Amino acid sequence: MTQTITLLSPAKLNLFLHVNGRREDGYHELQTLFQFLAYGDEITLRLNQTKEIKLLTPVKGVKHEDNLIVKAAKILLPLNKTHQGIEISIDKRLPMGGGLGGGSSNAATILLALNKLWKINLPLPELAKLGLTLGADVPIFVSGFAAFADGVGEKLMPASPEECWYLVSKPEVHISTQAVFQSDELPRNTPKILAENLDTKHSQNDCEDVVTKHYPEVANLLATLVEYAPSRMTGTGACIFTPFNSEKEARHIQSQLPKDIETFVAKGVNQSPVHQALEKLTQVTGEK
Ligand SMILES: C[C@](O)(CO)[C@H](O)COP(=O)(O)OP(=O)(O)OC[C@H]1O[C@@H](n2ccc(N)nc2=O)[C@H](O)[C@@H]1O
Ligand SMILES: Nc1ncnc2c1ncn2[C@@H]1O[C@H](COP(=O)(O)OP(=O)(O)OP(=O)(O)O)[C@@H](O)[C@H]1O
Repeated sequence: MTQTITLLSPAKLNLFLHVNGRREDGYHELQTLFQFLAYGDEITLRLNQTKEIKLLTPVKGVKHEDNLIVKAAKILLPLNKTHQGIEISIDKRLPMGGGLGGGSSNAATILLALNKLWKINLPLPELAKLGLTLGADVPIFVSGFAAFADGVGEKLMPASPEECWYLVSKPEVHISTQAVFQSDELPRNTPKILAENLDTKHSQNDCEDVVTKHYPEVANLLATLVEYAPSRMTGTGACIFTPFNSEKEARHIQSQLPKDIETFVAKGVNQSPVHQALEKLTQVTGEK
């Protein structure tokens, strides 16, 4: 098996996010449409002979033992069928607390890669179940296809939203997912829709009003962006995505925005780049 692999750990967008209710354990029943972006963090994994998990590049503000990369690797360590440990490094590009699911994506990328490198070969649904213990967004990244999600985000039905280009903009605020879900002002009564009645035009992000009310930075940026194209918040914020038919249009609007706003342009994709890369690796090495 190849000793070193580098994978793109992608961002996700919630093309809509409906909050349908609150469960007894405090978690919320959601319906959402997930799509990936061909943009994310770059994670490099290198097998070594130490039997240990080493993270060579700490993530700013995250303690080693709290890092979802380390937590994901620790879950699979007891199942390791080789005598090899792993060295991991990450080039972090996704803003944290942006609603782009960067931490969950990193966890899923590690689960998928080590499942292969350590010859564990768990089926994806089992890997997704392990991932759910790390975060509600991990299963979508493990499954690897765009999906309409129900439950807390773990019941996934494949979907094929249009793969347009997105301008993603990050207001200068960090929003806690937990704080948004705990807010008394969050509406929690959007009726459930059936997967066959998916309609992104008549949908919304139920977290948007409470976030824009408390964070003028998000409200102002959203107001600017809707002048160009329909724009919406992803997850519990703070990032806002604006769809375009072409990269050129997205880059043109990007160039019009004030320079102090963090932005990137990326294509929406319905298959995760991690799965594509790992499949290619299997084809090249012939190993499963
Ligand atoms: C908002 C979304 O990003 C939409 O995709 C996800 O639902 C959140 O996924 P996540 O960041 O992986 O969330 P977790 O780390 O599992 O949960 C963070 C906190 O958000 C709240 N939470 C999360 C998901 C959910 N369905 N209901 C909740 O109430 C819980 O208080 C939890 O303590
Ligand atoms: N490898 C990691 N990368 C990023 N965040 C991590 C990582 N490991 C742990 N975390 C913690 O997870 C928190 C959420 O990070 P993440 O980037 O997933 O946020 P998010 O994009 O807002 O997610 P969501 O879509 O769930 O709202 C961070 O504030 C950080 O404390």
